[in-house]
Amino acid sequence: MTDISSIIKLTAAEIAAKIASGELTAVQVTEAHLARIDAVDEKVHAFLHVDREGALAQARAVDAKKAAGEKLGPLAGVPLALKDIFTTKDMPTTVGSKILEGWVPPYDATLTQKLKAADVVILGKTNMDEFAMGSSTENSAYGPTGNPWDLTRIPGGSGGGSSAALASFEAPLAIGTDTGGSIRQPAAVTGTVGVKPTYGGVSRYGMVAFSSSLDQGGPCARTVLDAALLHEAIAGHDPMDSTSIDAPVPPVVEAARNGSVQGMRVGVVKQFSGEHYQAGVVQRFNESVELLKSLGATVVELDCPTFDLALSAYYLIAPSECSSNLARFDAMRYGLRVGDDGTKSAEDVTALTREAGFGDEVKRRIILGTYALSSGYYDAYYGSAQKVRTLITREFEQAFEQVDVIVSPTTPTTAFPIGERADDPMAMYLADLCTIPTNLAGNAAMSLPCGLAPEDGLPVGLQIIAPAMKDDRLYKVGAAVEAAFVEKWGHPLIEEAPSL
Ligand SMILES: NC(=O)C[C@H](N)C(=O)O
Repeated sequence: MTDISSIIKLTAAEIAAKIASGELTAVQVTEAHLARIDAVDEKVHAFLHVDREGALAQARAVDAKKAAGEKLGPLAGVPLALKDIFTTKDMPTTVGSKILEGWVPPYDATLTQKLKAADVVILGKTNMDEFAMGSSTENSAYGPTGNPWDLTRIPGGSGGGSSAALASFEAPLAIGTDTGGSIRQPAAVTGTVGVKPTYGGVSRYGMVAFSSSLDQGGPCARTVLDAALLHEAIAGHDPMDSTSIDAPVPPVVEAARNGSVQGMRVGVVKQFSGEHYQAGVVQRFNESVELLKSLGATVVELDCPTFDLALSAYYLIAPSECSSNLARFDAMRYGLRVGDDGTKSAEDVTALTREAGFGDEVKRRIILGTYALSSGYYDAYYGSAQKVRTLITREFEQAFEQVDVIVSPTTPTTAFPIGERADDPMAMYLADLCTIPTNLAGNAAMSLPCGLAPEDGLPVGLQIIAPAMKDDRLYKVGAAVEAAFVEKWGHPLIEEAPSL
């Protein structure tokens, strides 16, 4: 099997096994994916930067290890698409923003270092909403990404480049970050798998900060097992990140290999339904709940009234933290510098640079956050939002006394057309209605495909939520659901994706 079309369809686990057995070389696998990128990425625009030479060098190193008889790791030689929010010392890191155009960081993020140590082949950096603010990837300063299922539609956001790279078979693995849903919502609308690990489970060192108490990097893949393998490779305590959890990584790979919901209590939250939900999404979700019952789970109805306030709380907390974090882009240290002609003050240069370098959504959030934190408003806005956050966390704790996991649709609708919500921030924010509560509480959550919506034939995501540091439950349930769907459909959902 050396033809491109067969190689790009392999899962990460299959690729690693074939490289380890000598059936394929890492260079063959890398070349096949680079050829696929050459063939389709002009249309998809998943990548902002492709590191052809770096990827091939890494692949050659894996092949040399194999030739020398060294033991290869579980993802050695597997190509990966890295969200352009993680620092890479040998590639630019733009975060989808003009303000960092051309910036090559002086260091690798911990996650980047871990990928390299695992001999993963980093193909390049993927497109994203500027500073991870958005749900469609339209807020990228470098133009939108298309959804491989229908290029006129959004691939989700902010990590739309990563999800599109998976769905277009440009990479079998990708990395995302999830502040309010940026891993899970793109996974849902592209028919792929995305996991937001427990907050603190994957290091944030070298991950450009948006909202530090919410941001969490995590794995994206086309199968539950592949996501678990990647999860294990990137997770773990990091002394460079003060919020990193100093505890063993939950046994995610073992769970993914032993999928089961037998005897499990699964919660369905009343608040994850209502007027904003598309009929076909609700239908596929209800079928998934029936499937869980047929596989041996008990379904428990839950009432979590403060979840209705999650979106409002998020849009105070995240912009507040963003207004503080993005203050570092002052034209003095790195990145863009506008108007420095020797006649202007440092303040003017900073103002001109931020005016030119940030897009509308980023400016909107900086203004919102600065207002919410300002004297006289702090208690009314930021303070109240933090109280709501505590209540949501408590409601989750109470819910997890009754159930092992919670399920919901990942996002209320399927992929919407590019441009449809671009001028309506509130409509855009609704895409994260079901994902945000988890970020506020710091729990772990997964999105995996549960079918196509009958009205438009586009993928629907099932969200599974587990308590903090019980990430393995996501994989146990996810693997069982995935196996049942494959049996029902006769193949993984991604095979329904129209070829580009
Ligand atoms: N960053 C995220 O998780 C995305 C979320 N839609 C936001 O715009 O904040």
